[in-house]
Amino acid sequence: MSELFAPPRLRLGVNIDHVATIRNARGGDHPDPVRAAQIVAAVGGDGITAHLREDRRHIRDEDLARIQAATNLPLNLEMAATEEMLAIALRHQPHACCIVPERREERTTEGGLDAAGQHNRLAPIVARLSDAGIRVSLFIAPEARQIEAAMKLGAPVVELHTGEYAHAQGDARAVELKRLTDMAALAAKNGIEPHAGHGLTYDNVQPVAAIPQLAELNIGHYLIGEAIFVGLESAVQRMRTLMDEVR
Ligand SMILES: CC(=O)[C@@H](O)[C@H](O)COP(=O)(O)O
Ligand SMILES: NCC(=O)COP(=O)(O)O
Repeated sequence: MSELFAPPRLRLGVNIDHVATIRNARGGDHPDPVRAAQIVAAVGGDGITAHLREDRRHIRDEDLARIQAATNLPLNLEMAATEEMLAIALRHQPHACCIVPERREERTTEGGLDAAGQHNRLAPIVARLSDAGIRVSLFIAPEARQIEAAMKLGAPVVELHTGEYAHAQGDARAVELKRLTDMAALAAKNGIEPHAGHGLTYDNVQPVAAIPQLAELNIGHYLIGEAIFVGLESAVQRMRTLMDEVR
């Protein structure tokens, strides 16, 4: 890599959805995702990511304002491309919105947003969010056609779906890592800030974190799982250390 290229600081956004999953398991208010956000802020996390799903299986509408009020960290609201979610985003004015595909029956986000195939549906939503001063990100598979679609939509950010990479083994993982590497470079070359996320863990994060054009990783499920054993502060600190080791 040229000595003239200084990689951007790699931010860590912590997705606190699954604190709310545990909370909702008993229908009460503990553990509170707001407390998780405060711990993330106190330990040096760079942002909070929360996915307000149509079925509210974890994060709920009333969590959003509470999370925003609880820390000065930027909130990255993940949302489906629907009028309902657009209205909620415009009401709450998060720092960023990441538009993700969503199917009620899915266990977790399965694929990337088909920005290429849904241009006409996405364009007004991207425009309305952008006009409101909200940073728009598209959660896409690492594919050139999706990067090109993001450019056409005027999205300033893409978040590359790392799920295929995370689930791949052996040679297949190397193939997926190259896709992520190539697409991060393509996005950056075209003025789009590349992020990455989904399924990242202590064991698989470093090759992704080493991709020089990436500006942000969003990591949730694994960190909340680790937090059960070591505490959220330690889990976030460990992930931060692993990311810094390769930058
Ligand atoms: C978009 C993404 O990969 C994650 O934010 C994921 O959606 C977390 O939420 P779930 O675990 O409910 O899918
Ligand atoms: N967009 C990815 C995210 O926010 C967290 O995904 P995961 O780490 O919960 O799989």
